[in-house]
Amino acid sequence: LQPSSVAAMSTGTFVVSQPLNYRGGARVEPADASGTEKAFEPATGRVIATFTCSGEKEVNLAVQNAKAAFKIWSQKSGMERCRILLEAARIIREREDEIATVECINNGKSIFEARLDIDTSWQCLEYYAGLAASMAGEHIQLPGGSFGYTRREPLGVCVGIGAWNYPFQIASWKSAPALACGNAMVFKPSPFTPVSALLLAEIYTEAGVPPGLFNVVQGGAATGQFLCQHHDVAKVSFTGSVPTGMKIMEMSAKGIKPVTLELGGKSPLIIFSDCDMNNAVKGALMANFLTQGQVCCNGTRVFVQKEILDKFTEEVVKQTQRIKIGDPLLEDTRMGPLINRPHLERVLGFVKVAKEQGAKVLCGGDIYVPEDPKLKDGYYMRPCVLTNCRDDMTCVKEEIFGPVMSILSFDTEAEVLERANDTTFGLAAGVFTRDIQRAHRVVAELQAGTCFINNYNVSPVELPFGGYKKSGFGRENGRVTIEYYSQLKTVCVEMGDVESAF
Ligand SMILES: NC(=O)c1ccc[n+]([C@@H]2O[C@H](COP(=O)([O-])OP(=O)(O)OC[C@H]3O[C@@H](n4cnc5c(N)ncnc54)[C@H](O)[C@@H]3O)[C@@H](O)[C@H]2O)c1
Ligand SMILES: NCCCC=O
Repeated sequence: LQPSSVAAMSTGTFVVSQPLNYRGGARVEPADASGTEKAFEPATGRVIATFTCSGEKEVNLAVQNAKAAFKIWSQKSGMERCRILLEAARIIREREDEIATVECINNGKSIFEARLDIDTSWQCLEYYAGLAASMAGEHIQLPGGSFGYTRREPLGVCVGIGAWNYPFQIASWKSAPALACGNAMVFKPSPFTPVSALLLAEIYTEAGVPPGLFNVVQGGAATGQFLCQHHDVAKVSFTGSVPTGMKIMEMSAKGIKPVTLELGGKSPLIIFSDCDMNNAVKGALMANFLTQGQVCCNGTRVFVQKEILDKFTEEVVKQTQRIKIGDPLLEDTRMGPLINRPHLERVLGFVKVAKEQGAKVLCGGDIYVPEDPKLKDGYYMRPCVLTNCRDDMTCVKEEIFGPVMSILSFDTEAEVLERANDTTFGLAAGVFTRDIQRAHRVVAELQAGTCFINNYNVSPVELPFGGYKKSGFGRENGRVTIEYYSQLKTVCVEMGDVESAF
């Protein structure tokens, strides 16, 4: 990996030869192995890295390094931590194109979108740098001049485990609040996207964090388990699927470790007939097709009020068919390949089942082969719009995690609310209407951790993000996340004599 030359790279050329573990402030080969993995360039199907998964010994070393760095970092003042995080944010901003290029190559999302992800990454570091300096406890007056106070203290070594859809953003959204609170972190990216977390690790080091404060271990479930079960790990923050989230919670429960779970979803997007049609159509595309539809909070159940169903559907299909699919590194591409071949086949399988269950495919839902011969082995599909959908269909009930929008019609507000909430997930929801009272009334009833009014899938880092129900708990971003990476100590101070009961 040659950072300076990455920005000038084209699809089909990038390979990683440097180690993909990071420990003690440097890239290292893992001390032991728990198997090997290959990372791909989804645009071409090429292998870009073959790497060793970290075994128990390597995980121990990473945690030990983090523990040592924690001793130094946790003693720094908020202002000192703030300065270093601001410097890291500045470097990310300066190297945005290079980081976005790596993200685009390893994940497949368009370069246009990858840059937006990197923006929300440095913004997150800036945001928590600002909060680091103002973290404080309370002073509480007690009778007789006695008093108490609270201290907000870090937890220790935190583990971050990430999904493959937002590799750099997830690593940033977990590490920024963790570090701001004075913790150290060991981060494990998804084995599908092992590359960009290393850039973040190098940037933290360059910005001045103590060596070992942010470490990266590589691997899948086995490596993740070593991390979650480690007795020196104080907290686990996980982003991924519901089934894995359940396992993470079980493992953490055995060590009474607090967990943050950012899990999957099947979110509703409700379009009322009084909406601004242009915005609603744009909102539906934003809710379904970013990152090839591989977005946890996507509003894939699009409920449209009957009066505007035909007009809305026609416009959504027209605009979906115009999405430029192809080489994700080209500036005008808006949809790249899916993450890998098995996932592409899984998504196509959902479309097949939808048809068998009576849905009508209005566009897409099939493999796309770009004209450029170097892309012929990539994992492309055309974005799909389904209609004639019913609430009991598989495509409406399950998280597809691909570019497949299901359109459903509804009559009344009460009816749509009941149907929108009829899911075990609760990550996000959206509503488009010009009636502002209805908008607030509806979001108050929606069982979802993040609700959008007249927009969808925007991610300001000032706002907390996270789920209800099986979509998880805990939050990322916003002021509240400080509470998930710190603990409160109460100090009770006696100013008089002890009144003993004995
Ligand atoms: N709510 C959010 O913020 C959010 C964001 C992105 C993705 N997601 C969800 O993530 C899912 C897609 O990501 P994925 O396929 O990478 O999820 P996944 O659950 O398969 O894997 C996520 C991570 O967990 C690790 N892992 C797997 N088994 C483990 C185990 N037993 N112990 C410890 N770690 C283990 C994986 O290696 C990976 O790093 C979707 O469901 C999506 O909705 C949620
Ligand atoms: N852009 C934030 C949402 C990540 C979910 O997959």
